[in-house]
Amino acid sequence: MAKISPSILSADFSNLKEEIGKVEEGGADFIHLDVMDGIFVPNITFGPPVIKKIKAVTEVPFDVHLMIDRPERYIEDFIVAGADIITVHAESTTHLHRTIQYIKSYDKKVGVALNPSTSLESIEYVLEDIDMVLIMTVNPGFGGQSFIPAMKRKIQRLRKTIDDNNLDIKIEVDGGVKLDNAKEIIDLGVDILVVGSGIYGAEDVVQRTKMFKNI
Ligand SMILES: O=C(CO)[C@H](O)[C@H](O)COP(=O)(O)O
Ligand SMILES: [Fe+2]
Repeated sequence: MAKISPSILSADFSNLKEEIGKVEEGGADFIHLDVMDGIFVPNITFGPPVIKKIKAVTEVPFDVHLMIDRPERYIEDFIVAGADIITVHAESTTHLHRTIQYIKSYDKKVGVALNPSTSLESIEYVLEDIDMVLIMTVNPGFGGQSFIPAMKRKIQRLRKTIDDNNLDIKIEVDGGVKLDNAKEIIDLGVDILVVGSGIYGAEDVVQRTKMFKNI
């Protein structure tokens, strides 16, 4: 069964404690935190101080998606704030291998994210070092966009590479995941679904989280 990582990007930022409580009640496996710096992506969200505050209101592990330029500058801050999994973009750091080892030196799980146009070959030589690959299925920066169909091929190819080489890597998919395409995406071999507007856009967020869990 796929795990669910609700993204608070589409939650009510004035009421994060209650918003996180709803997905926790619905059975969320992770809380997905979209950190944007206005440089790597054309939007700005929040950073370590906010993460530190909300860490205190939930037991659910934090899945931190860094959409920031040169993330190695802030890794320690995000770990101190409460990140359990840290995902950096392959496009955002010149020395990806070094950044991965740096995150691992803190004994944290590490993921690498790929923009839609970035090929899987760019992470070929770090696959044995990472815990997760995050396939962006929209261009990063905003919630509520549509799933890019060509990403299905990318997910399938990654699934095959992981299975053929007996790698211990989870596949996370992020962007445009809705109730009506979730099953098709899971069937491609995805382990973790990030869902933002598909959960927080619902009238009943608890119920909607449960519906995703039951797919
Ligand atoms: O990383 C992201 C955007 O850059 C978000 O996690 C993602 O877009 C989730 O939102 P939605 O489910 O509404 O597409
Ligand atoms: Fe994300």
